[in-house]
Amino acid sequence: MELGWLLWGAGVLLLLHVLMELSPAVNFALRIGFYCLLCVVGSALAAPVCLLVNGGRTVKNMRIIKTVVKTFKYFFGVRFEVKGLENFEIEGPAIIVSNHQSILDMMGLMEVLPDDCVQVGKKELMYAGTVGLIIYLGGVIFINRKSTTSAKMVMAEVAKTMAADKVKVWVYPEGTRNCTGDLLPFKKGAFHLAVQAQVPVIPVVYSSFTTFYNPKKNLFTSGKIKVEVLPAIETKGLTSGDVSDLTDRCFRTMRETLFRLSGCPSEAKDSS
Ligand SMILES: CCCCCCCCCCCCCCC(=O)SCCNC(=O)CCNC(=O)[C@H](O)C(C)(C)COP(=O)(O)OP(=O)(O)OC[C@H]1O[C@@H](n2cnc3c(N)ncnc32)[C@H](O)[C@@H]1OP(=O)(O)O
Ligand SMILES: CCCCCCCC/C=C\CCCCCCCC(=O)OC[C@@H](O)COP(=O)(O)O
Repeated sequence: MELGWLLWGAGVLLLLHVLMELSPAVNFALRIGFYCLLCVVGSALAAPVCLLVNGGRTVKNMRIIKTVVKTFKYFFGVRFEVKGLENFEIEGPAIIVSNHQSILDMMGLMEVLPDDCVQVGKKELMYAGTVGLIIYLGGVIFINRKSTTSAKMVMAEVAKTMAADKVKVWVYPEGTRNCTGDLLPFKKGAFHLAVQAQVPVIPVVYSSFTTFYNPKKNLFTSGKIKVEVLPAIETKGLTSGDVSDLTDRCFRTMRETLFRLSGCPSEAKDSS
């Protein structure tokens, strides 16, 4: 009986191996599926720990979530090379902005996430089962991207409370995932928030994933991600009239850094 089960198990594993070798699409789907499974199982394990240790929804839970997510990279052979972490050593609140390429970004986020830092996320994530629960418990600020008025109201409330709560807020200013090796134009919410709260903006740039991860080509292998935390940009004294300039300045700095970290030839920068 046991031998029968063993043979079945071995057969299934062999079949998966052959399918993965034969079909990049199957390989990609299995690896992404496994990543999602890790997120679901990791969240289910972390949620009770968060509730027992911290009692409910609080940014302190991010430490627990970070500990869990930081183990994921070993399953996929993803390595991080991080520079500039000292630029996070700012007393009190700040807005952190970074590029957003994929759901895999959660590994890069947790690799460098400073203490007392919450993220701004789309409200749909709240309904992603155990992942939604853990994101809620971690204190993520949910916005409705379908309603500019509602999103702006939430951000304005955050601007009022972030100084008192002494939290840093992590925003993906592209507003959606983009795995093209370039940046999408930045939305201005993060920069309005920084100016309204009169707190610095800290840009964080992750090198392009395209050499090892590309959903259009069913590519997902091991790879190295370079991360650079850039020096803070002060906003003291800036007003709403300066938001566009601040946004452009961050965009240009981050785009240059993205190309440099990704080893992108200079023609690519000039062509778009
Ligand atoms: C085991 C573990 C499992 C895993 C656990 C992981 C845990 C961590 C979870 C992390 C979650 C991460 C989730 C990531 C995301 O969901 S990214 C998507 C959501 N985020 C964003 O969209 C942020 C960026 N977007 C913005 O900042 C937008 O500006 C927004 C505020 C959302 C509004 O967008 P939109 O409706 O598209 O409007 P515009 O951007 O076009 O703006 C319209 C005009 O309004 C002005 N504006 C914008 N914001 C403000 C503001 N706060 N105050 C005043 N005015 C504002 C803006 O300038 C435009 O006017 P002008 O054109 O400039 O005149
Ligand atoms: C009962 C319902 C059950 C639902 C189960 C859903 C299970 C989901 C499982 C794994 C998902 C892992 C996701 C990790 C968190 C990723 C955060 C993220 O990267 O969100 C994308 C968002 O920034 C932008 O979204 P779009 O690019 O605009 O789209």
